[in-house]
Amino acid sequence: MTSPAKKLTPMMQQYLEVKSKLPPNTLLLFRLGDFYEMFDDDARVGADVLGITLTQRNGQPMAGIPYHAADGYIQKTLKAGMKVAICEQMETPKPGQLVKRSLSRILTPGTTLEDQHLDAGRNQYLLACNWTKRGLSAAWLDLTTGDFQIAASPAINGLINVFHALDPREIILPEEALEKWRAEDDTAEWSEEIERLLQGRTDSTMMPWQFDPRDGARLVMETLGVMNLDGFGIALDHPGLGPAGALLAYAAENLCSKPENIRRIREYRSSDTLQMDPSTLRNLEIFRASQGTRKGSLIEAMDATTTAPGARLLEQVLMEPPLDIAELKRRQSCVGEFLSAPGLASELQEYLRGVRDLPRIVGRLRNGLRNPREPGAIRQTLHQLPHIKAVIEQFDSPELTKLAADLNLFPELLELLDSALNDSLPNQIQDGGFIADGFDAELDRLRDLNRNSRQWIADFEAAEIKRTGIKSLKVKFNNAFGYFIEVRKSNLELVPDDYIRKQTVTNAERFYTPDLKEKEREILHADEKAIAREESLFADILAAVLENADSLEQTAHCLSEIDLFVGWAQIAREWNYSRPEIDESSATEIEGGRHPVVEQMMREQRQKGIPGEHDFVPNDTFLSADEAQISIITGPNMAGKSTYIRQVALITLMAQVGSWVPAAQCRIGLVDRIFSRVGASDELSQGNSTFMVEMNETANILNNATDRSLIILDEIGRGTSTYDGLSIAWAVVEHLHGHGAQGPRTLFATHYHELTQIEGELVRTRNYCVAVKEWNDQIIFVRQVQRGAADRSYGIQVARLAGLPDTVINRAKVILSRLEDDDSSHNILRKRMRARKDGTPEKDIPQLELF
Ligand SMILES: Nc1ncnc2c1ncn2[C@@H]1O[C@H](COP(=O)(O)OP(=O)(O)OP(=O)(O)O)[C@@H](O)[C@H]1O
Repeated sequence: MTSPAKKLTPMMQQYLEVKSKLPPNTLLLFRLGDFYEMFDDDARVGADVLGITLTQRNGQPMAGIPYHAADGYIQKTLKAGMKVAICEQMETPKPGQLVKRSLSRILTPGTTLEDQHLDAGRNQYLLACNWTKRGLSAAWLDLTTGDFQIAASPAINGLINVFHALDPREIILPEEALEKWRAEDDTAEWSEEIERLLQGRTDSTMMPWQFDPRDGARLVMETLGVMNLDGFGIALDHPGLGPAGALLAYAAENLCSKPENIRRIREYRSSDTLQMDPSTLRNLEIFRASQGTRKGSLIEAMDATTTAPGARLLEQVLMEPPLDIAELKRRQSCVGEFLSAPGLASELQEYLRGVRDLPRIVGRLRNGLRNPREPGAIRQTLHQLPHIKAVIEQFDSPELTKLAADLNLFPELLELLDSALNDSLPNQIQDGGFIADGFDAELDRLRDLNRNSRQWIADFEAAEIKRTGIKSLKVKFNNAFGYFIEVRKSNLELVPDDYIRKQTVTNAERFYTPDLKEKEREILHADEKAIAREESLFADILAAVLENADSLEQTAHCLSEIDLFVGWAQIAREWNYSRPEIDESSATEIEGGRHPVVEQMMREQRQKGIPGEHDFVPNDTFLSADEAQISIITGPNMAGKSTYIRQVALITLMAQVGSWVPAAQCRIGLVDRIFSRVGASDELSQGNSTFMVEMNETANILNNATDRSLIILDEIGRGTSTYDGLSIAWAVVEHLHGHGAQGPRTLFATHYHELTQIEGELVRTRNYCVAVKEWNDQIIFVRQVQRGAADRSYGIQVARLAGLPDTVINRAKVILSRLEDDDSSHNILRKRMRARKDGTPEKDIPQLELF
């Protein structure tokens, strides 16, 4: 802090006043001439986060960044989860006077709009949530595109899934709420969930009264410019309007004005969407692979989009898979059309390459962020539209006919932009020169004046050289002194009497004449006027763009859909996908199914010449809630069990977002939730043991699965002793099977071969195993899933493949055979299995009372 003993300069007083109004964890960038400066603690933190030099002036810590390079530094700060406030100079500095400054924006990870700070292919959600007597209420907003939703649920699990899928950049909570929730029994679980969600994200607080639903409703209506919310199907007492109000107030605070690009609000209903909990999203590597990268994730394998809005739409559809068969069929059919006409599809992709990020550009323009390149990007996009529309119109399907009809062409706007804008455009309005010659007579006149004047200066210089005989005489310009005649000291005796002395420099004297002074006034005036004229023309152009903003957004959405579906068609063609049949049945029937990500990785490895298996072996799946409800899948280590059960979940998800799927044939009865419990999780750092995490996830599944759900379980019970683990696994299968006529479709991969005994006991269980071939005490993986149970793990053989020393392998074999001779109940189960397989009469099979 600044020492109180020192008297503050007026500028520092100004600085501290601005700083005092800022939320915590916000770096204030204070404009001082060509630099943004930080002081005191901000300077220390800024120097540390940004890697810049910390200096001192009169004992006060300072750190500065050049204003023209600020973007990169701001991006770095936001990435570090901090906020940046920008205080600009509001007037040209005058010597001896304090410059007027004011806060122009607060940039936070969830509210920044600038292209340079955004991840082009990712949505950028700001989430606000609260817990009240009515349960959980929430609102989320992507301020860059205006996508705005509210939701409410009496229970946490109704919404926590979508919060994780949204992957919000920033979360807003009522002040001190977290401490309160933590302390109370009713809300302790909610506080744990929210703390988990907050990890690695920026959090912000607003006053609790700002979450009031009635005030929120008022603010939402005011922002949307409507009298009520009936048109959006939202009741005025919807609890989500509370967080929605807080969110809008927060956005307005950061933009330093009301957000202008929010035109719609939607209600999110978990019952309309396929639900996946956070561990399922993680385990199935939907948005990120286990290493945290996009590479290796499902979203990457499904992304062949050409535009950033198309990539963001893909993310959105994976976040919210609709339980709406008609919508899914619409998407599938668009993909099918593009697939059947590869020539037209690749033509479309070619045109889409010229399409820019319309939703974000319109969002920025609506919020008053102006830059001549933005209408330039709109112009570029509009040029593609007639071509895109013409291609889409060549298809007859009702779905594509509708898309073509929704695609507007904006001929007048395009004509305006074409005639008004130059080809190359500056990044800032103040740079000028972006309006084309011939567009505006007044601007042309001012520019001519300017050009003529410059010619006048050149002529003047030539005439003065001739008149004075000073060959080195120069007419020059600088910002401080304007135009002047410079004469070297050696030629001073040749200077005529009418030259008026202006300044002395090391080797020369500078002069002016009344004529030159007059011309200077004319030139500067014309320059200033030309820039002002350009600015006013630019405002007219933007007004014309904004008049079309709603329609531009609708067209942008059509373009994103086309991009997404053409991309899916490209993937379907390249990887030989089929169109899944989707219905209300409770069956999952997959013929020749493949794992979309593993299949692509294998080909990549082959292309890179990496040795190993390169062909993915397809497998079938048949599940149904009322018949073949539970598949118990056994097989040696490394055989392909995990891959198989994951592929079923991924194919189901792909079908339920409207994509085609990696299978020869497929029929999916709509699934309401996908649950997965797969492998060890990364929550150890949160103080949970592997086994605890496994049991938490299993409990969640057993408590929330419905007869419409799909569950994949991998090695339940592995994290504890064999008997405990087997008993738990067994009881879990029994629970999922239940006593009714149906239950959730379940794939259960396990090393507990004893579990295959359940097939005889519970009618809706089926045994499958992943086949291997044995040869000379070696195993060969064939990757085929077939009916029946495996009776050996081949763990020792796999361990040999992994390079364990022979001494260990041989010793392990001896121990194994001794254990197998033992007569524990565990081994009785195994012996029963062997005996059955060998055809031993039932009466001679050892008995074990388990049921
Ligand atoms: N159908 C398939 N075709 C080709 N390769 C496959 C197939 N299924 C799995 N693989 C490959 O086999 C390897 C092992 O698969 P996976 O991890 O699914 O085995 P697992 O049976 O679950 O093993 P463990 O029991 O040891 O966990 C993976 O590297 C995968 O790439």
